[in-house]
Amino acid sequence: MGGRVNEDLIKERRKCTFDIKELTHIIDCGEENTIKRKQIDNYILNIKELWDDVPEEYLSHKERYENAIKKAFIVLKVLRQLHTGNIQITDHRTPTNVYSIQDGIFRNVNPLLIHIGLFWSTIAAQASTEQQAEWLQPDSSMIGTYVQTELGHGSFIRGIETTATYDSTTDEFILHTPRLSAYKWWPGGLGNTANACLVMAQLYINGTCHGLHIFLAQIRDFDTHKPLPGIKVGEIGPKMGFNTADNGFLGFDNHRIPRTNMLMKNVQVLRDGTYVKPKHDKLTYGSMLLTRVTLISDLAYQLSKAATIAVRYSAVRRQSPIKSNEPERQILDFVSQQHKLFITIASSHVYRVVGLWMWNSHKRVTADIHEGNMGQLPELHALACCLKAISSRDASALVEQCRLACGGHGYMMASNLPQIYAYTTAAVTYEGEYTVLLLQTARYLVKFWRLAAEHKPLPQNFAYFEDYIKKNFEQWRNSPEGIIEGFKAIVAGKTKAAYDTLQCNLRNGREFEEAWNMASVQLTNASEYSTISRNDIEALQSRYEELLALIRPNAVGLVDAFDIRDEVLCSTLGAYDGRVYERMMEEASKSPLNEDVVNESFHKYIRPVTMKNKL
Ligand SMILES: CC/C=C\C/C=C\C/C=C\C/C=C\CCC(=O)SCCNC(=O)CCNC(=O)[C@H](O)C(C)(C)COP(=O)(O)OP(=O)(O)OC[C@H]1O[C@@H](n2cnc3c(N)ncnc32)[C@H](O)[C@@H]1OP(=O)(O)O
Ligand SMILES: Cc1cc2nc3c(=O)[nH]c(=O)nc-3n(C[C@H](O)[C@H](O)[C@H](O)COP(=O)(O)OP(=O)(O)OC[C@H]3O[C@@H](n4cnc5c(N)ncnc54)[C@H](O)[C@@H]3O)c2cc1C
Repeated sequence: MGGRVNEDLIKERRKCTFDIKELTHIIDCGEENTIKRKQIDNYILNIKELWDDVPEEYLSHKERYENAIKKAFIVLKVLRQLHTGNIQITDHRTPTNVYSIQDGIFRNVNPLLIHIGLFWSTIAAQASTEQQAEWLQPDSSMIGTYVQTELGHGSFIRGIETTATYDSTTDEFILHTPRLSAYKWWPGGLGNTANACLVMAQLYINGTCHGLHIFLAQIRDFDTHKPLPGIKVGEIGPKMGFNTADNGFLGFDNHRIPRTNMLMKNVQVLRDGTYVKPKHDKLTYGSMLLTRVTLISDLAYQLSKAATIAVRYSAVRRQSPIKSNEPERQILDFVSQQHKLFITIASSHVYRVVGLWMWNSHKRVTADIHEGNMGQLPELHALACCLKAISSRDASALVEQCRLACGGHGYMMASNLPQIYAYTTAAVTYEGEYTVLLLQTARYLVKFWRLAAEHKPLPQNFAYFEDYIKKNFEQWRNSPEGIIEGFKAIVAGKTKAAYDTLQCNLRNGREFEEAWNMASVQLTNASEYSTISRNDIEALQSRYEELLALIRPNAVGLVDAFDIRDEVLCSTLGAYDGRVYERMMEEASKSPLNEDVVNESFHKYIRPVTMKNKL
């Protein structure tokens, strides 16, 4: 769409007091990454076949998938070309990868997301060198997915019922789905797209269960794509979002795979059925750990999209004067609106920085694990669980806040805010449900509280538990250091309260698991523990309002610095030029209901009723 940029946005950009490009480079971790990102953006966004004539909301469930799969394979080809050209596209240190652009291309989700994001990365992390040499071929026929969750079990994966039984006479595993609740259910791309998958199943050798292990299984013929004998596979139906991802179900009827299809980097089953244990029980859960880490950055990016849309719209939208004799004001001038939006911008930066830090920590800990040192794994797991849970919950709440901040127009699919919300809120559940993950972190904290309570030595990271017990916390100070101290007090107080409840339940004769369940609200909820006083809260509130006023002239600059192209934002409300009403009218004209001046339903159903008395 050509035409002038909205006057209010022009003024906002003039008001900005910082160098927008400099912030973009900081977000990208360096100017060279910005340049690279823009090159990839240009390259991919110029592929004409990736753009729709009809907005995808008007397509049927089947058409939507077919359209997405067409694009997915164009993108896959580009990915392979970029890899061949040695362009690093999978490093989550920066948004310099094609994943962010995919948001624009699919306006939803790539049906190959799990193939790219989980299938290959799990093989790379958990298959032996020989297996990798065989499976990780650039021209591989395998389109895979990650098949873990079952109809009956998602959170409690030890309860998974699919079995892999070793048959030493044929040197094979027999994959089997013993009952309905054991059907695999949910994996992305499983419904129609994948011809292979990584299956999480209980390993049985000579009648002994060795717990969960991962197996590579072909499920469809590479040539005809028909399900192999003994495989029942299909798609699970429409969802709140993710509708281009053909999430599927899968059942095995004594399906045989070679022994060498178990992922054997960390654990092995030998030809004679000997089981060689892993160095750490939970290395099999490594893909979940990695995905939780990468999700933090992805959610930060979703927040930056929502903030960009809502802030630009709020600069363009005028509604009601503040003083009665004045013209109508930009809704961005209302302090309550600033409160809704600026926190989204800030949260995006927070999770971007934390996501990057976690990504680097993951790299470091993985390198240690390769050297046989598992010491840092529990802390990384506890952090990843908590941060994935909190970032997804915050992101979905803030995206929804941005949508509401756009009033009625935010309810339009063409604003793209409903789609961003549907995408973001799914992350609260998948890859470890919110409460379940918080309880994993609580388990870790309680362990160290027990040490503190018993006056045993604590690692440096938990020294503040001891400070709390000795009442060494300083009075609240309104400064970054003071805020960190405040958070430490909250964590210590919360952990103590939960621990005390746990101990009390145990003293009352409860078994540990039951006592844990009874304390679980305290284990997950924030508590009142703080060194902050009522006066401090009032001071903080007025400081906060001062900061809102300080940010106000820079609001548009701050979201421009996210540097998200219109083709990726896909929003009538958030485009760079701010021509909101023109875009809305243009989008409305695409509605199939506007194709005929009089829809045929009028003659069939309306006219016979409305004209009845007049005939
Ligand atoms: C394309 C790129 C861009 C972006 C991102 C990429 C891709 C993803 C994008 C979208 C994703 C879309 C779909 C998502 C796919 C999925 O959802 S896959 C399925 C995910 N499922 C889950 O996450 C299940 C959640 N449940 C669990 O993880 C476990 O059941 C549990 C951890 C809750 C409990 O496990 P248990 O075996 O029962 O363990 P426990 O008895 O509670 O604890 C035992 C000890 O083990 C430690 N531990 C648990 N997990 C880990 C781990 N991952 N790593 C290290 N350690 C772990 C735990 O701390 C306990 O330790 P103790 O010392 O206290 O005993
Ligand atoms: C969009 C989407 C994509 C997905 N993609 C995949 C995929 O590619 N591959 C795959 O294998 N899976 C996938 N999943 C499945 C996903 O990982 C699971 O849905 C998720 O792990 C939650 O498990 P659940 O559905 O069993 O929830 P449940 O565990 O049944 O949760 C229901 C409620 O019970 C509570 N609860 C459960 N256990 C406890 C406990 N111990 N203590 C306290 N409360 C508890 C939860 O907090 C929640 O409130 C996907 C899911 C979605 C929504």
